[in-house]
Amino acid sequence: MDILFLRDFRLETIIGLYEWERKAPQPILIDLEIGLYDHKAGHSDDIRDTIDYGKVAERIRAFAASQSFHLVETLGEHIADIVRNEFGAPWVRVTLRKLAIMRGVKELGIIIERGSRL
Ligand SMILES: Nc1nc2c(c(=O)[nH]1)N=C([C@H](O)[C@@H](O)CO)CN2
Repeated sequence: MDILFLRDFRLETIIGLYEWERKAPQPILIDLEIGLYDHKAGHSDDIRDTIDYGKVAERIRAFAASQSFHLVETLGEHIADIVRNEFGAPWVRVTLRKLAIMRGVKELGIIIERGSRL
């Protein structure tokens, strides 16, 4: 299976359990891996035969800016749903990282994998 990826995709969203976290958006880093059904675009050179990662990034950025969640699990699940349901990916892995939010921890977050690898 071919996999499109975005690394260190930075967005801003309100996320967290605590009052101090919910006052303003905080930066989140996302690594997104998007499985493709086939490799047609590699032969056709046509964007209509694949998933446009620019459109995926735009959609996720807009979604995150318009929502607020308590848990990284919930944001990750929604992102996986968007990639699979709106862009038709058979498989997705979302790695979501909060930065310097806990003393002594550089990054923390979640890795969510949904769907099947072909
Ligand atoms: N499993 C989780 N545990 C925690 C989360 C989370 O999203 N999922 N979030 C927090 C706080 O918001 C944290 O980011 C700040 O200390 C704590 N535990």
